[in-house]
Amino acid sequence: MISSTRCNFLGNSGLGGCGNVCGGQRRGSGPWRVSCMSPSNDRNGSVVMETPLKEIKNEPVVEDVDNNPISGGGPRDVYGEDKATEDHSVTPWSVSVASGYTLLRDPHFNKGLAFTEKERDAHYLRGLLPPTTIPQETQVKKMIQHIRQYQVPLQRYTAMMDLQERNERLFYKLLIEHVEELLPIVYTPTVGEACQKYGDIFMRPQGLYISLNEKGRILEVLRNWPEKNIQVIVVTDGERILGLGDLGCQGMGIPVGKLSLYTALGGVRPSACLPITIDVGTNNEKLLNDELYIGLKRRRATGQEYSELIHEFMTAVKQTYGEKVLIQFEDFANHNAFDLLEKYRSTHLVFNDDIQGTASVVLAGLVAALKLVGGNLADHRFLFLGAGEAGTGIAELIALEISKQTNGPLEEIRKNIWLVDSKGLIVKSRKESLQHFKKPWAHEHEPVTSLLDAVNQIKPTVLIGTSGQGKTFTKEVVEAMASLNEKPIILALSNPTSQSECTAEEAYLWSRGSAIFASGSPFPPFEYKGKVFVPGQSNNAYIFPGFGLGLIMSGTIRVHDDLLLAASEALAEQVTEENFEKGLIFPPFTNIRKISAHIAAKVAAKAYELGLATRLPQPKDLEKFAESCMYTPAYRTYR
Ligand SMILES: NC(=O)C1=CN([C@@H]2O[C@H](COP(=O)(O)OP(=O)(O)OC[C@H]3O[C@@H](n4cnc5c(N)ncnc54)[C@H](OP(=O)(O)O)[C@@H]3O)[C@@H](O)[C@H]2O)C=CC1
Ligand SMILES: CC(=O)C(=O)O
Ligand SMILES: [Mg+2]
Repeated sequence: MISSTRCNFLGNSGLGGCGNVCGGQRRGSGPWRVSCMSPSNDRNGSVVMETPLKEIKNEPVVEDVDNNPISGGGPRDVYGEDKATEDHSVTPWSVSVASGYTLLRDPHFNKGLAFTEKERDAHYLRGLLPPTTIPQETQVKKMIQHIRQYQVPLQRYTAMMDLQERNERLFYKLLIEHVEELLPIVYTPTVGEACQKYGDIFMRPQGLYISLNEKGRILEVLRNWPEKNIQVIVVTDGERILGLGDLGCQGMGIPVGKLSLYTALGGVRPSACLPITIDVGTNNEKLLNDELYIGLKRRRATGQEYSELIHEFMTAVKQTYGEKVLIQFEDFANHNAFDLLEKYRSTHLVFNDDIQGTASVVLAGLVAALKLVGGNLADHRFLFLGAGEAGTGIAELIALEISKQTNGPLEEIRKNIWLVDSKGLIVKSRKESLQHFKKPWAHEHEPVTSLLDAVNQIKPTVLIGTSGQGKTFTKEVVEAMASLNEKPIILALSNPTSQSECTAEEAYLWSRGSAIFASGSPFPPFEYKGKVFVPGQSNNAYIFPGFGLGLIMSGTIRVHDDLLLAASEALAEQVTEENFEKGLIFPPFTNIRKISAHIAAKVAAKAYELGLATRLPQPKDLEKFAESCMYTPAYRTYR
């Protein structure tokens, strides 16, 4: 029998909720969900309302381990997927107990054949599953074999997405336990291809789409998202998806993928993550002419039309989820990315992964590389191919770090950092006006048009590719780097693999094994003259999950450059002697959750020091605290 109750609510404070059910104190015995499903939708479930309503605390991290320090302990929480709801006066939120068929179809609670005999009885599952019961560990073994049977990466990707939509905890357990193998599937490079074909491969939508059609109604759209206690949003407008250009609405694969990493690598619980694509049109002719294109078929909005939509979005997010929700900008084109960051960094908790996350990871790699090449950062000369978000973001953080180390003026330090864009070396005498983010890098030098000439004239010790253009570190360029340096540092950061400035094989071969190499997308080890070279992956995936966790768990309200430096230092510290011996300047991803906890702790500590953290009192051992906050995908027992 199904019954439904419309909740009253306690005011639009952002803290309202369904008492025991939504807070960390949930009691009961079923897979509780706060939902707005109509009773008729809930075929096999009963819908219950817990009274009296009481205001719950909108804790910075509501994670799902028992006795979690943030949720303040309390009775054993059956599912741990706490839901803080808001404004119940608008939506008829009710609390339901999923069971039977509904339970099997709910990816958050489904356990497939791992449902025990008891659970099958208690939750009306008997007969809906074959009789055998298998533990989650066996399911993981079975699933990895299933994934491996596909030879084509995109097929593996769709199999993973399919799993995520069927059984979320199994998806995360699989991803965490096989992170090195599966990262290239759910993330770069395969996610790039998935975005290119997004419309074709998806049967069910993921994430939230906000288009120009929703102008004036974004608050309403946000309320349609089923989860209420959101802690991280990754948002794109799809204009610069990896190095693949404007993919419009199909960029959704990126926020979805990044947030999977927030959970798998950083331990932020999945229900706290919200992927969003803002569709303002696309200038991609191929997509505009594709009758199956899933986005708005119009050219991109610009100027006021664009900024008004974004502003409405930013305002609505704060209104819906409060001041402490982290908004990560991802893969916006640089003509918007820098301005958005500048505009909202003082009013919102915003972070641009391409500018700031990339800078933090690369700085970590460079600091680690000093152990192999010697000297201080200030002793090195840097040359970038690509002067956009990633290039200038990294350049600026390097300069900032050197300035902190040497007490030197930024303007002087910048003179050792050179950037090449599509027109050549950025120099003062260039006639065309420079975009504002390039201006600090326009040094006195005669014009140079080719990268090879730039290498020969600037004589860098470090060459960094952030151009989005594959094959641009040619044999001559790598050879020139090797002739100038005993151990040239060469980072080919552009994604996906097709856009990498060179491959690992090319870097090692052309430098005769002298290069210290890392790339944005992964490359396999390469054997040269009997020695195996293991290329590192220099990707912001090392930083953003732990960085975000650090912000969330400390209730930090603004991102400060010093937090990026703290994250960088924390990552560099994790590179071991054993890694260095293999020529690695990044630790392997196998330990990433420990690394993320370390990064989170360092970021939080810095946030407390700067007075940006609002969670008080400050936990004594931040690293332990970070670990204790992390989502673990083991199944819960349903009583
Ligand atoms: N490994 C990682 O973690 C990350 C990797 N990336 C990758 O970096 C790449 C660039 O991203 P992003 O900086 O955001 O992009 P932007 O569009 O902001 O910048 C690209 C830059 O490359 C320059 N460029 C383009 N073509 C050439 C060329 N043939 N020769 C020299 N310069 C060229 C552009 O020049 P101009 O200004 O003249 O147009 C521009 O300065 C992408 O492939 C992205 O996937 C990004 C973030 C993180
Ligand atoms: C890694 C990443 O953020 C990018 O390539 O855009
Ligand atoms: Mg990106």
